[in-house]
Amino acid sequence: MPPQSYVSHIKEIEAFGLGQPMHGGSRDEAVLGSWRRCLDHHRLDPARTCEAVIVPEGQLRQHQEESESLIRIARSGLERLYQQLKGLDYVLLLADRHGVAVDFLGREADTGDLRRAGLYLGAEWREDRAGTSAVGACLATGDALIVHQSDHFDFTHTRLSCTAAPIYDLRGELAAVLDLSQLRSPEERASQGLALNLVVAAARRVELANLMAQSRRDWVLRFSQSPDFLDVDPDAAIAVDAHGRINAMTHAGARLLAAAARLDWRRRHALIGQPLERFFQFDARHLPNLRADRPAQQRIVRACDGRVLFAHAIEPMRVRNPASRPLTPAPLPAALQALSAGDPVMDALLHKAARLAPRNLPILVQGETGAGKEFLARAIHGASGRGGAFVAINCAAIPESLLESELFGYLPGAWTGGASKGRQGLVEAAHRGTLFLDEIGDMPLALQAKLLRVLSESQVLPLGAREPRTVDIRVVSASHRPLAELVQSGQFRQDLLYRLNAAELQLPPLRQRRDLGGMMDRMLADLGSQYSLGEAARAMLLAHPWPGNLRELNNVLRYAVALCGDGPQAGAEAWECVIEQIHLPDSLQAVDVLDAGPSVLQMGSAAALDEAGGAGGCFQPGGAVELEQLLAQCHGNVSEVARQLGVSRSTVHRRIQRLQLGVRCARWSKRPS
Ligand SMILES: Nc1ncnc2c1ncn2[C@@H]1O[C@H](COP(=O)(O)OP(=O)(O)OP(=O)(O)O)[C@@H](O)[C@H]1O
Repeated sequence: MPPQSYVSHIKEIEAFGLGQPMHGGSRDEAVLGSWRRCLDHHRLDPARTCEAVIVPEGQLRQHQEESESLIRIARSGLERLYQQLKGLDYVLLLADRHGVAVDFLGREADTGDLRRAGLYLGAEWREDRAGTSAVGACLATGDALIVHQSDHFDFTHTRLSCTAAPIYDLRGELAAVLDLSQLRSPEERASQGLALNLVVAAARRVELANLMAQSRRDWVLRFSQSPDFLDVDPDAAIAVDAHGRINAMTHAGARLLAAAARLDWRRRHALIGQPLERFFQFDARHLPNLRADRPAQQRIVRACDGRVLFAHAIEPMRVRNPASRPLTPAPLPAALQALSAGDPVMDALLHKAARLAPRNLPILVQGETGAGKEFLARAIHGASGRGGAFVAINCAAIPESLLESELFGYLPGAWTGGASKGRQGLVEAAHRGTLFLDEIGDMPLALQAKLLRVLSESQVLPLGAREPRTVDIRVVSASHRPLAELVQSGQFRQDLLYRLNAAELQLPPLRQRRDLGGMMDRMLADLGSQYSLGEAARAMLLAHPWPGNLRELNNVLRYAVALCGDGPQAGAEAWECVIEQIHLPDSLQAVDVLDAGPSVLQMGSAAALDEAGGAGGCFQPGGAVELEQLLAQCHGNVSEVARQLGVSRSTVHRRIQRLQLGVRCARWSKRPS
């Protein structure tokens, strides 16, 4: 496409925005998609141009700290690629998931030009800030693309040619973007086709190197469509833990798994933690057969969608002597260790939290209500080594009119209704400690702007004060609502989100945790060592979906303990109390163990079956009619019904309650016997 003047560039974008037919050659769909987002979503004006933004030094350091291990791993791949392209005047940028360039390789002689053009360390290429660019659009879609010259939305950047590919982390989240750009490039867009292939291949190798470095204790399974490239340059890789479950994957690995199980690769939670057999007609016990000591042609696996691949299994490294000990992850600080009873997703999250804890990076914890966000924030504070206090504030619980004074404090007489001596705000109270902002998504927009200023400048201005006070705080925030969606709907400031989530920790809901049983035991032990769970009660708890997560579990256990026993009799030395189904709240009785599927039945819980109504079939789930008839026959005599069914009275009562037969039951019982 020939170079465009400022006017024709604006006209073309405006015409596109109005849905008019495009003239002068076709634009790539990915570019048009980005233009559409810039116009409709980010509300950018193509007529307003803006020089490239380079973030201040301190902010850049924060971004680099966050991506430290990725930069280290990507470096050698970047250098190799840069060498391959030497003489072609390409610049290589590694941008983090916020669109900030955290690593850069380019000709020193061009530094001035490159900095002005934004092809430099610290350049910020997010779509909402800089319009269509390769980095910004790649972050928005997760796909590789070329943004060539006038493909850029902002006319300022239309002399650049940029090509970018995404780098995903081991759990399938977009972690960074690798960008290959030229200040001066041929007019033809097709000239960048090679750059696209190179950058995609380099991103794939970075992901692979990352997986190899971080999965040393797992089996690593690498795949290729060709036996010749299998051992030297595989297409995809996954890591499999000792139980044969998927623990990590490269992006190509995620796509391979998703295709095999006919899932959307974006549903990464449906991939991690799943058994290998879900995706391949292959038993994890046979992984040793795929080691490199056999010819590549013989190492064949068949995916569940019928695809045949060559595979190379690399066995976990063993700690043979004390010198190789660093391979074992450092033990978790006690505060964090208490939060998991062996769930692999939780364990990975806690190891990440342990590494982040001592750094002064803002952390955003996301998760369903009651999933333990505040518990995690407290544990991070406990492991941070920060001497100040942990100060928590629930932004949703405090009226909007009071939130500002609560957070920032006020001087005497600053507002009517305030304490006469004034009051220190929570931000200051968290000086040298941790400020936990719970339900941050509910913070009013006006206050978001003020909080942003506090975080950017590390200074707080109490109401009525003239001089700001310097504070050293670590912010951990939490929300059960996805903040990215609140940004999209204009309820949350994007710049604040970027400030708050230098690192994001996503807590899994309890129903997805594999340590539910262990957590139940731990929480029960905290309530008293004398309590234990009977088999039927345990089966019922395991079958419950726990919409209220750990909070609900805690409440249920407290309730059960309260109902279970009144404590030791006088003179008794030790006593034990087994929690049975009868001690569980009625709301839980709605979970039918027979309905709960094989996971509970496999536990061999005969007692659970009996409690649910007997396995003999006379008291089937959903048997309202039969129960009603029997109750009518027995004139509402529950003991008689229970005797005839061979189950306990409480089971019948629960079933009456569940099937809402109570009113009719009362009527039958009035009949003369
Ligand atoms: N690791 C844990 N061990 C024991 N109990 C826990 C744990 N995590 C959470 N709980 C229980 O769940 C309750 C809720 O935890 P927390 O307040 O951390 O959840 P949350 O995700 O912040 O909830 P919300 O979204 O409602 O603010 C706690 O009061 C505690 O009873």
